[in-house]
Amino acid sequence: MRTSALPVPAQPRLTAAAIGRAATLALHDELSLSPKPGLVTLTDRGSHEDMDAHTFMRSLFSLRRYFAQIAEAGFGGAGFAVLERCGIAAEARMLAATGGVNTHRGAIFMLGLLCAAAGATLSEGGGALHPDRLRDALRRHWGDALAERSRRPPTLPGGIAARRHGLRSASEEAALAFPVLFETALPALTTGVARGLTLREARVDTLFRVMAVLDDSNLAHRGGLAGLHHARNAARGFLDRGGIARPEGLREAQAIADDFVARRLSPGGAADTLAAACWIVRVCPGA
Ligand SMILES: CC(C)(COP(=O)(O)OP(=O)(O)OC[C@H]1O[C@@H](n2cnc3c(N)ncnc32)[C@H](O[C@H]2O[C@H](COP(=O)(O)OP(=O)(O)OP(=O)(O)O)[C@@H](O)[C@H]2O)[C@@H]1O)[C@@H](O)C(=O)NCCC(=O)NCCS
Ligand SMILES: Nc1ncnc2[nH]cnc12
Repeated sequence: MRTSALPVPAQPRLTAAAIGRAATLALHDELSLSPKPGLVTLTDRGSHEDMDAHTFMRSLFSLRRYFAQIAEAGFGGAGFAVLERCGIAAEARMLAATGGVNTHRGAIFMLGLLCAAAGATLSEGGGALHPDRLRDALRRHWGDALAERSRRPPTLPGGIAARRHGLRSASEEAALAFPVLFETALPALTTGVARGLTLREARVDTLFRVMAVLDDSNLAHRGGLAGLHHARNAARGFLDRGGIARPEGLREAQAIADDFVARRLSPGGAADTLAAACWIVRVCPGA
């Protein structure tokens, strides 16, 4: 599917290509952030033996057209089946680029849906993108299909772990129009910057705020409920003590990262949710 400039009267700049570019940049915002407990950064493979920054960059490159394509599909009023085929094809390209390692499966799903919602919103006119309009578009266009999708028996490690432990999986989170993204991550990021944190500080605090509340199926897959609760408690304690913006903040965040590596914990779902919040800030002027 060729991406082209969308006829967007209200925001001439915002095209499917621009929406897609913002998604790629947001995934790099997440990858390049440090410290990030258990997660891969540009200099640290975290709790992962099978992937590092190069793996993620190869994965990012393999997705360079996907996000614009799915935004175009959303603009064209595509049904969920079309989006799903687009996502599954992207997953195959990701796995080919990473040698079979799952780097961005969750991001392909979550950011893919958000880019499709952005395309659908722009097709309806009405001026600049806004987080509320994105969430509304997700519900109106694909809410029923996502609810049905979330009831399918899980086949992936995360979804299986989520089902086993009674957690809200990624597809269940999507069926609810990403409550943790819109109600926790995005407000944390925007208020962090508004109160004078640097972008890095605001992103680190946002990651911890998401870790404190998200049913991250990667944590449950790797460490069971005990692992998920340990990660949540560590995040809550860090934030209760003032988060990153204090003299010992960076050192404490690094100590938590070392603890997660020792326990092989990796909050991949929180990483994707952070990336999605970075993407919303990039495409929604008034976010
Ligand atoms: C719809 C799918 C996401 C699968 O459905 P399911 O509900 O089973 O999803 P989960 O398994 O729960 O989560 C899938 C990935 O989503 C991220 N994630 C986890 N929890 C959440 C959450 N609560 N909210 C949002 N997102 C969440 C997470 O992805 C990231 O972590 C992965 C890397 O970590 P790692 O520990 O290495 O993972 P593994 O390799 O599995 O472990 P090891 O082998 O290393 O030990 C990486 O994927 C990150 O992105 C979850 O992994 C979806 O898969 C699907 O069906 N896709 C096809 C359709 C599609 O894409 N459509 C697009 C538009 S509709
Ligand atoms: N930086 C990262 N490290 C590990 N898993 C991830 N999933 C998404 N981003 C990730």
